[in-house]
Amino acid sequence: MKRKLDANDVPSPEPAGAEDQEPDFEALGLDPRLRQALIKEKFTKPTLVQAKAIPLALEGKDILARAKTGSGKTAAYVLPVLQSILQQKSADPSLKATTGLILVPTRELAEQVQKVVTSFTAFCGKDIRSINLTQKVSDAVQRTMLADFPDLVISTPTRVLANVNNSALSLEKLSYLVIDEADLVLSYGYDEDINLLSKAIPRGVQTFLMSATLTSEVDTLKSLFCRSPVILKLEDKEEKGAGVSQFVVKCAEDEKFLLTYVIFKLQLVKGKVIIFVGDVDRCYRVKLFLEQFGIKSCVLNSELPINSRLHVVEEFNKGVYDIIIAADDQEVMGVAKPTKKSQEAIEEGAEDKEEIGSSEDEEEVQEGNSKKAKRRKMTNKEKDYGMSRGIDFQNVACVLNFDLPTTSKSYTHRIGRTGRAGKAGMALSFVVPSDQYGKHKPTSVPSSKHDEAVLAKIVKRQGKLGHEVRPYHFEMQQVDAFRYRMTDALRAVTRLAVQEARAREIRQELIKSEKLKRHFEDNPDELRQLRHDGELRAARVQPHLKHVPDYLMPTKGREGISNEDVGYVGFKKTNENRIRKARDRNRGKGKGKKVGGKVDPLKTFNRGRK
Ligand SMILES: Nc1ncnc2c1ncn2[C@@H]1O[C@H](COP(=O)(O)OP(=O)(O)OP(=O)(O)O)[C@@H](O)[C@H]1O
Repeated sequence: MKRKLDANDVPSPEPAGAEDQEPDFEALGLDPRLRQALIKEKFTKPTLVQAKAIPLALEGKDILARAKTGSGKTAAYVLPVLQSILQQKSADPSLKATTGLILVPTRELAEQVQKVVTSFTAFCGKDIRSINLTQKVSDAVQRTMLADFPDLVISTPTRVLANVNNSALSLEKLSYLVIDEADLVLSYGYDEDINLLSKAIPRGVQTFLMSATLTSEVDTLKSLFCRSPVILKLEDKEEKGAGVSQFVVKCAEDEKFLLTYVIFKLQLVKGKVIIFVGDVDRCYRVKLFLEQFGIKSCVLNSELPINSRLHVVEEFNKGVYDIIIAADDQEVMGVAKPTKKSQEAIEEGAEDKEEIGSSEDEEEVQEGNSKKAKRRKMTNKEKDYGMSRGIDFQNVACVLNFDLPTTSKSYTHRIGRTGRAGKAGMALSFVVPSDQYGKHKPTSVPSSKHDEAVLAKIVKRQGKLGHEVRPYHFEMQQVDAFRYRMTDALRAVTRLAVQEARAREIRQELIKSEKLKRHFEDNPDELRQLRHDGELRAARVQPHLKHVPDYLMPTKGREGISNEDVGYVGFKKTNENRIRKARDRNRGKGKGKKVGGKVDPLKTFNRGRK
């Protein structure tokens, strides 16, 4: 059975909101150089937020836009800013000043926005020069680059302020200010920097605040920077994209592993998958578990050096890996205490305070201190969170919430990693019922205790957005046939193996790290030591687990993929599954059912007990 690795497997309908009555890029009156870049990027029609925001922005209006994750907000502000800079340049070719500033909460996002700017300015020659201030270059180099008056600066608030304070950057001629992921900027603890920046930014600057959620933080930014902005609240319902089908599976902790194994080994999910887990150890536990079956994945978490994280996302987007395992809320939940080694790595890797993490601190379901948790601002340590916020993981067919997040807001952002730009996507979440919590080995992450309460909030929030979160029932009889293999594999993934894998990964990433290159050249013994450690196997490998014997396979053929089944592939039951046949004889067969009136995406797996 061949795994379908091609990201293009996920069909690409028109981008979200690309309706006939909406203008195309031509009608928006964009500069031909920008249009040429759009053609190169295969952007044929603007998404809804682009179609609404670009004309208003070109009229000079301040904009506060709320649009769902993956709806194309970046181009919605980058294009009008570039267009205006080009116009300014053609009116005054001698103009040398930084006129555009884009603020983002993390280095990852700064890098991502810089890439978008670079691609859109591919045909602008030297007419638009941009700089990403979060790049790791020496202060002297950065100063030199700024001395050349780049037209557009992309940065976190802290880096801009530092450069304004040391007079390397002048904001006097600023005309456009963008704050992307506006809801995050303040919750990342940039309050002071933002306040100081608001004094350095001249009055009358055209401002764009972009966010997937409108919060009190966005309101604060609005009053600081905007002059009666046009508020674009683009509800998900308005988006014409295929959207994300959302399913929830109630299961015990050990069944999470069992179902994950079944899903991947039998390729029930087709295309790229992000598995979200509750803490860093879980990343490695799940990775090692999948490795037992020869299933390759990569890991993304806050303790990896920033360059490694960017590299992992890049490789995932290029299709080098099909599965990424991401931990995004470990620090807020207070469950992952970094080891001494990993802490050292964090300190080595975390070059400046703003590079990582965020808090989805509202609606946290915590025992006893829910109110406190609600209003909690993050400490620097807690910023190791929200790894996935705003990151453009491309062509993700499925988000698997192996561990449910602690807030419905975090859930919204996680599932926003799939179904982007109008494509279809699927979110499958494991929920541990409270009576199952702590009953099965390995132990769940502590937050699972509150899964049901969080789920209730998720269902409510998604309901408000017009989305249904549907229950999904695997046929446990069928799945049970795989249980002993799961147990066998889990036995090899000991706590020690997990810790070793975690430490080993950091060691390897540190070796790769550009920053340490010179250090190792001067200290070759240290490098030898690290390399030697790196040869340790993280978990006992059991080659027999890599293959699923025929008698365990519930199918010989595959059913065709209907439009509704995009992102996942069902499989037929056959009479050749000896184990199931025997069980069926004893227990009697269930009848085929439909989920929520729709065809069951995982086909036969819902035919079991409820
Ligand atoms: N008009 C378009 N046509 C085709 N693809 C598009 C279009 N606009 C954006 N995209 C693609 O859609 C994806 C999501 O865009 P983008 O990252 O800007 O979304 P976003 O709304 O900022 O998401 P988030 O809130 O998660 O940051 C990107 O891969 C982008 O290249």
